Amino acid sequence: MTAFSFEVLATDGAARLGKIQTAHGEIDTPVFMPVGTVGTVKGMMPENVAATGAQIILGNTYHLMLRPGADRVQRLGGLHTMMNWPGPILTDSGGFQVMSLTKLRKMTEEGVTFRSHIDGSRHTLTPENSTDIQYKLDATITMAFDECTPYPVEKKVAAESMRLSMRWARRSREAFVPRDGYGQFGIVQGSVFPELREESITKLRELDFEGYAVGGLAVGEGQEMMFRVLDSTMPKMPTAKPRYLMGVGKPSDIVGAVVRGIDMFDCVMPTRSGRTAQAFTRRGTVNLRNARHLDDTRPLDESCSCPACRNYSRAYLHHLIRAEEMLGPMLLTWHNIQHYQDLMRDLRAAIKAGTLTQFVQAFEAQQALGDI
Ligand SMILES: O=c1[nH]cnc2c(CCNCC3CCCCC3)c3[nH]c(NCc4cccs4)nc3cc12
Ligand SMILES: [Zn+2]
Repeated sequence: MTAFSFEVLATDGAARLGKIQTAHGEIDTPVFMPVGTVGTVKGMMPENVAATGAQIILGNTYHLMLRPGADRVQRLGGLHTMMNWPGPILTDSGGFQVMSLTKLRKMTEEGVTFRSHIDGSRHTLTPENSTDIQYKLDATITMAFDECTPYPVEKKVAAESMRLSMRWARRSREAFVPRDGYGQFGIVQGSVFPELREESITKLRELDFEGYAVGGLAVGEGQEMMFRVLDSTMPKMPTAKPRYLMGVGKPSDIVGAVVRGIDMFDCVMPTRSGRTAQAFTRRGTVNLRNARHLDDTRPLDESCSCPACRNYSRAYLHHLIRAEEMLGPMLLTWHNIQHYQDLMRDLRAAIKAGTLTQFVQAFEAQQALGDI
C-alpha cells in the first residue's frame, strides 16, 4: 500500500511542481480541485470530470451528513463507490458550510450546533464527530475542524478565533484514524495579522499534519490583501508538505498564489458560474446570456478542447441558456472545469520549464484584452 507522500519535483522562485501519492492515486500539483458537492460535480458525470484532467474532487461534509447521512454513505461503500469516483477525494470539515449556510446555529468551545437547512432537524459538529464523519465518507484527505475568522476583525478577536481553531485542530488530530495513503490537513488562521499567522503555524506543526491549508482568506479582503498575507505567511509554512489555499479562486487569484508557493486550490466559481452562464476564457469571463452572442458562429474559446468549444457555437450556447435547456449549464460547467484544469496544466509546465515569469506576463496581457 502506498504511504501518503508529497514530493517537490521542481521549483521556479517560490512556486513548486509537486506530486502527492495517496491510497486512491496520485495528484500533480499545483492542482485545482472541482467541487463535487452532494456526491456529484453538478451537471457532470464522473468520467467527464476525469476527462478534463481532474485527479481529485471535493466532497461536501455538511450536505452529505444531512443527506444521505454519513452512516448510509459508509454502508454504501464510501464516497468513491457511491459516486463512482475512484480517485482521491478531499472532504471539508463541514464547519465553514454550517457558518455560511445556516442561520439557527450556536458555537461553543465544544463545537457548533445548528438546524438542518433541509428539514430543520438539530445537529452538532465537533472536531471529533467531523473527523469521524469524514472517516465514514472514506475521504482520502480529511480537513481539521476550524473556525474561519470573519474579515475584517480586530486583532484580539482574530487571536481568540485562531486559538479556538488551534484547540480544535489538536482535537481533530487526536480523533483522526491513520490509514496508509490517507492524510489529514491542519488549517492556518490568524486573519491578516502576520504574528497570529506565525503562532498558528507553530501550533499546527506540533501536530505533524500531512498537509497545511491557509484558511481565513478569500472572505472579502480582496486580492491585494490576500497576496500580502501570503507574502508574509508562506515563507513560514512547512516546505515538504502540500499547501492548500481554501476557497480560491478566480484564475488571476490562482496564478498569483501559485507564484507565492500554494499547491492546492478549491473554488465553487467554475461550477457555480457554469450554471449562471459565466464562462471563463483566456481573455477573461464571457457572459453568454448577453444578446451580442445571438448570431456569433465562433466557438467560445478556440484554444479549448472541451465539447462546448469543439462542437458548438456561441450562438447555440446562448440559445441553450436563454431557452433554459439543461444542456446549457452542463456544457458551460464542463468548459469551466476544463479551463481551470488547462490553467493548472500550463502552470505546472511553466514551473517545470522555469518560465513561470513569462507565463504570468502572457496570462495577464491576455486577461486584460477582454472578450471580443
Ligand atoms: O478558513 C477556512 N476554513 C475552512 N473552509 C474555508 C473555505 C471553504 C473552502 N471550500 C469548501 C468547499 C467544500 C465542498 C463544497 C464547496 C465548498 C473558504 N472559502 C473561502 N472563500 C470562498 C467562499 C465561498 C463562499 C463564501 S467565501 N474562504 C475560505 C476559508 C475557509
Ligand atoms: Zn471549452
